[in-house]
Amino acid sequence: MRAAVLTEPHEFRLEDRPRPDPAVDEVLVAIGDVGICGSDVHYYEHGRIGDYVVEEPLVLGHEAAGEVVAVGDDVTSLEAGDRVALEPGVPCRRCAHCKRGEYNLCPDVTFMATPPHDGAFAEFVAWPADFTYRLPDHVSTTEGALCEPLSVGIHACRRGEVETGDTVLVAGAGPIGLLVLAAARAAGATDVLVTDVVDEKLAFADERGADRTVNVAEADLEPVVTECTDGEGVDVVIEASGAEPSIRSTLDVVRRGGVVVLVGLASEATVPFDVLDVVDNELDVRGSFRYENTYPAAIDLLADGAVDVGGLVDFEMGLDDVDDAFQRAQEPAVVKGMITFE
Ligand SMILES: NC(=O)c1ccc[n+]([C@@H]2O[C@H](COP(=O)([O-])OP(=O)(O)OC[C@H]3O[C@@H](n4cnc5c(N)ncnc54)[C@H](O)[C@@H]3O)[C@@H](O)[C@H]2O)c1
Ligand SMILES: C[C@@H](O)[C@H](N)C(=O)O
Repeated sequence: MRAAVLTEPHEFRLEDRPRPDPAVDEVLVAIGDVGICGSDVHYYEHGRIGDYVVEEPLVLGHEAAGEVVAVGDDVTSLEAGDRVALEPGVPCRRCAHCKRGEYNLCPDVTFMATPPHDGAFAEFVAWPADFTYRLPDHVSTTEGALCEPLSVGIHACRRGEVETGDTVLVAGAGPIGLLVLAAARAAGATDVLVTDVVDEKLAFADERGADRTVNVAEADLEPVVTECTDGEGVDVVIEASGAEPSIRSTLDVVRRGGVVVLVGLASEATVPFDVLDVVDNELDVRGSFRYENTYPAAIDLLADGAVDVGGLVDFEMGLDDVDDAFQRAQEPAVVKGMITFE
């Protein structure tokens, strides 16, 4: 089978590799669509993300869906021909975090396309059946692949305890911010404000149901929030840009007693935070890391039409054009690129 392997920064090699055999509890999936995530681009550009360093050739891609072509002897939940989405992180199932159900915090997780674990820019992947989810007939494998970033959005909203009637500010209108917007709407948020520094991204957020968009490179956010919330501040801020000024501004726009959820990864490890603001206003500042138990919800939201990911994908390219696809994925106005397999 063919696989696109990152051998060093900016260098993909198309390799012919043996097709994997599914273990007894695994399914073999012929990959149909794989999204290009910002983290894939980061590995491509820099060969590392923090402590995760690409030391051996690595297959990227973790937003994957396709069709089951074979099942291991013990698998009863899926069969050949099922179209499926693959949850890319498989935890150890034994540690205290796994036992508590917070398996996204498992220190021994095998996460696709995170060194040293290969990802899904390959024709076939063998994957545990219980982290592989059947797609209803009317949900495409493109949508199945987008269950991954949608899961990040769902988890962030769960962390923020977004409720019916809430006013939510989503900072950053990249794929994650846009899918936080969708998940917040599905959770019942009635007013969603979205910020970015790129007008095209904000126009897209507008089309996708944002009540108000603010280009924070051109306008002050605080007066807009004051106007929209009668001076109270928003109930929940979900920071999905990772930009330091945006992270800092979260405390200025959340209401007293509100929640700030940090999803974006700041390039600087430390960002000054006003502790008095947090204490005096009794703010909950929470991290949100990947997701747990979100794939069934993501698939249901897509199947019911409660979340529409149509239009999120700017381009689709084949494995042969993986280099071009990674160049294009870095254009500021591009939201999502997809590698597709015939
Ligand atoms: N916590 C997690 O589990 C998790 C999972 C996936 C991604 N992430 C992180 O979430 C962030 C968003 O991911 P993405 O793929 O959408 O990234 P992206 O780079 O595509 O989108 C970020 C958006 O933020 C905008 N932006 C830049 N400066 C801004 C500012 N000051 N205010 C508001 N918006 C600003 C950019 O124009 C862009 O549209 C990244 O930091 C990524 O690393 C975290
Ligand atoms: C969660 C996933 O989308 C993210 N890019 C990660 O590798 O953690």
